[in-house]
Amino acid sequence: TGLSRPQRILKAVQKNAKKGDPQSVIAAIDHYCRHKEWAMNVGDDKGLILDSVVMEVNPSSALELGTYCGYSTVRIARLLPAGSTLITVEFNPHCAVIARQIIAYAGLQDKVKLMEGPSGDLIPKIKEQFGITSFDFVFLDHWKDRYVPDTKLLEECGLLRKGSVLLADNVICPGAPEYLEYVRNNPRYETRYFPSNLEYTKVEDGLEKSVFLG
Ligand SMILES: Nc1ncnc2c1ncn2CCCCCNC(=O)c1cc(-c2ccc(F)cc2)cc(O)c1O
Ligand SMILES: [Mg+2]
Repeated sequence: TGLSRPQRILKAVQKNAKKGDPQSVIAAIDHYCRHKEWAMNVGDDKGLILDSVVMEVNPSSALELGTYCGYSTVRIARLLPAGSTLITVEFNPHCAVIARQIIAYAGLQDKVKLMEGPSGDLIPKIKEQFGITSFDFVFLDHWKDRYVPDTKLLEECGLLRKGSVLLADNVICPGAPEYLEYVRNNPRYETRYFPSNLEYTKVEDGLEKSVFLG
């Protein structure tokens, strides 16, 4: 039945991007997904907000929940200072295979560690496996009904510290109402909504940035 959508995205990168050039990988995916076929990357509009928050935090340790094809993984990793690590967690093995190739094509494999499996199982293993004490930055982009349980899990595992920044995709579309309720009514978070649009469309969506106060 031919190639999968992630495989078609990888092909577009291999055809149109320059090896070792993350910006050209980002541009190739955005062009393909805007003009050929939609895909659930954070995209170029919300991507600019993601970039600005990553640059503001300048994280030494970062976590991404929901890798998909690695588009936001490349966006984040390309901005990380030398010696920093981005851990990205992907549930779907086929997506993980494609994401590894796209991350490597961008030349960012030394900054990125991809873990395969459900976030709820893997988060408790991160400290021991990678010797990470806490995350400076977390990008939530996986199952929207996992945003709250995984945020609570990060708190319980001691993976958040005073000042850790959480940035959540899709809080409007498809929507993460319980998550918005959780961070907006929780004295332990300072939270702010960044309006934008659903990737490659005119549909309203946005990112919620929440600072953990410890
Ligand atoms: N480590 C882990 N643990 C648990 N689940 C895990 C996981 N790793 C992956 N997953 C499983 C996530 C599957 C993808 C999540 N993202 C989404 O579902 C998503 C959907 C849309 C969308 C919007 C409008 C539409 F009409 C249709 C779709 C847009 C987005 O930007 C999205 O991020
Ligand atoms: Mg998303």
